[in-house]
Amino acid sequence: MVASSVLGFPRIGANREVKKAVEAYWAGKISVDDLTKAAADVKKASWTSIKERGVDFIPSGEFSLYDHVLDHSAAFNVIPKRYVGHGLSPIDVYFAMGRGRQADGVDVPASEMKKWFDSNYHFVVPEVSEQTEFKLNFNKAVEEFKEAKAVGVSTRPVVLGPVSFLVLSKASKEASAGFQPISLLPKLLPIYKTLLADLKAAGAEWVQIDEPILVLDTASALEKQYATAYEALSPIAPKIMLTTYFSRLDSNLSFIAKLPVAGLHIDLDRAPGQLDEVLAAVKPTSIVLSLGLVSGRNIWKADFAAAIKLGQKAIDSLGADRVIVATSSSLLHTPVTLASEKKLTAEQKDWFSFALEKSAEVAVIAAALSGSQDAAVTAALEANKTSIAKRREFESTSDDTVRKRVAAITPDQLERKSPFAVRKEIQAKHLNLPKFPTTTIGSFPQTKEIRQARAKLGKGEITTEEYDKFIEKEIETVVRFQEKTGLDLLVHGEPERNDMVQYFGEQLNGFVFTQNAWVQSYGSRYVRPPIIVSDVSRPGPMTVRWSSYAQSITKKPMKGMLTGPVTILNWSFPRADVSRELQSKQLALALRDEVVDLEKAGISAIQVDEPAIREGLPLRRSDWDAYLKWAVDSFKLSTAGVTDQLQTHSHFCYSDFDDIFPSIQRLDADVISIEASKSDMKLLNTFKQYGYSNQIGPGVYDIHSPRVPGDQEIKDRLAAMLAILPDSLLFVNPDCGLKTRGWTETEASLVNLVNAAKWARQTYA
Ligand code: MET
Ligand SMILES: [Zn+2]
Repeated sequence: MVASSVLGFPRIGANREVKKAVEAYWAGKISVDDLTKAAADVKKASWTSIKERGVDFIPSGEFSLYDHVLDHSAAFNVIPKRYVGHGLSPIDVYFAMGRGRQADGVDVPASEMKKWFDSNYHFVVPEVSEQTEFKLNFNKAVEEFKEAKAVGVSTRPVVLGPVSFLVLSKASKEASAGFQPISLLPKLLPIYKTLLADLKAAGAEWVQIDEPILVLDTASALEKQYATAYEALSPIAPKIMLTTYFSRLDSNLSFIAKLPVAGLHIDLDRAPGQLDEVLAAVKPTSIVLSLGLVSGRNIWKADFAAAIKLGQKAIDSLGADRVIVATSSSLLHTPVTLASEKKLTAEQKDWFSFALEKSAEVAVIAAALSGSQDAAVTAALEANKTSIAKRREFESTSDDTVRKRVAAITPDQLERKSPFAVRKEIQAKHLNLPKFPTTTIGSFPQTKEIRQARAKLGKGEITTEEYDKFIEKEIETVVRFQEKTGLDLLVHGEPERNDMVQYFGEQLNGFVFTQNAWVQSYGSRYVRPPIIVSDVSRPGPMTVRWSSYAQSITKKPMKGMLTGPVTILNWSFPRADVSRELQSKQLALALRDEVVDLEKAGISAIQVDEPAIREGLPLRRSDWDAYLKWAVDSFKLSTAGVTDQLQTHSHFCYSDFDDIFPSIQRLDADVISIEASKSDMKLLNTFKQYGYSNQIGPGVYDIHSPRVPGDQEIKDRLAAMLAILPDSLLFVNPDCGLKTRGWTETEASLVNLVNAAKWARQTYA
């Protein structure tokens, strides 16, 4: 018998119950007990519905009110000092670590968050040092195992493994120089021993231990640590399903296969090519192999025939009892259920599977592989065959014009007419900007009024004409404000955009949108990524009307504002039938036309934002070059269709450029703006070291907080920047868009920013 398994489930609840309860708790509207109850209801619903779909291994313990890594930190007593001693309850300490706390005289910032591997989920980074005293404050794995049992569901608890936990941690401020979190492994293992022994005593037969670090190149240096950890844990733990996801094991496989574990899970959605190697490595052992056949990262229906083929191969090698059919990763990265989508057409719905539908998929594939003759299974196999065939048929009606256009891309289309040095002169004359030009990253405060107007338009309470008038008035306010404040290169403020990706997706062919397909980004923040379903093209201009309106009411130059091809792709659910490269190039061509149209309409600077280019980096270094090649080419394709006098800008919300620097240089944007306010000035040395030669605006203040940067503070930053960067290259700007800010702090901050630029012009004349 082939068993089936789900590795983890979305936490939000089918109707966003958990998000609402968490936010209500923060607002002081409900008690801890109410919150616990809301969470318990959602967990119970998840467990029972996964069970009803016939899944054998059902996850528990991976649920979280904020973040599962934070749950481990709280449980292991990895609580930075700044959160202790304020008299907060444990749950409030927990939330303070996640999101900071500013109330009743307590003022502590949030812990650092980082992207969870190559996903758009963020985890809260644990902080450890030599002084860290691990202690098991509570055993969430046991508690939730019992909680599930009490509602009639027997689960396989999920725990983040000790090596991954430490590798994902950072050295706290108290740590001495050179301290490596992984050195704490001997101190941490006793905690895991207790945790796992308790789990076994509670009756858990298996435990899923996630060690996602095993798919990284860096894991090859951790062979010893892995051996130590699992030799210590396996004798006392339930049977261990060592779980990896998001990439392939590669050379790490040789030591992984020797670990004393009962099972190994591999991701065959991301890395189907590793199956043969893994089979060969585990065959001589008694390891049960869990095959991640149903994608935990995308929303397309699994192709049962293809999955069964891989499954059969594993069975032929290991026997059915040593094979499990599973989701490729936790389903945390997918929405809860298709049943909530009322606006998708029947045809579209037939293409997709969300978490609940995926749970049914693993069960059916496992049943089919077990040779089930059950009528329901046969029917499900037939239905899947039809759906997959229909989707293929739809794909074949792809847009020939777009495909041909991509195939005909020539290298010269990627290059500007003249090199930067020549363009810079021409642009200087044309734009006539002062030294140290001031500008912003695009968006201005998205006020309640703006959101209300959009909602009213959606409900038909106001007409398009009324809405458009409203947006024009907003733009005018933003333009007049910038003129009054003395900014040099203006923006229109992006009031018309609901979201920087959705706004473009809605105007392009090839996208569909959901009503309820929320995916966790961090804490209680969820996003609803658009889905790319077919070839992408642009039926008409998307932003020209707003940018040219903005330009028409001012003499100062107006910067056009677009989201880049790689960012649109990375923040959407991509198609699975064609490569990401093709999708990115199609998006690039659509944006190229927009850029050309903006120039024709009299816009003389255009910013194409690529904040997601870095997070799209593959997990394995050997895959980087191929990705960076098409990602950079896509950006260039979208921006290079203009004359020399058009100044192109690009924006990145991070500061980690060390390892992708040559690619940033190769973008050949005339100006880039980057996050630099939080990360001291170290990063600028990278730019100096590589000899970055185009213009650059390192953010002079952090827009993620309402705090107003002082005048002197900005001057000091500029001085520090000018100690490193040539003064002819420096732009002065905040470190990201202002859409999440209020007007009061925006106004005060930008006044100080303009003052500081004026000071710099005098000082560095
Ligand atoms: C996440 S990057 C945001 C860039 C965009 N132009 C804005 O200002 O909002
Ligand atoms: Zn940004």
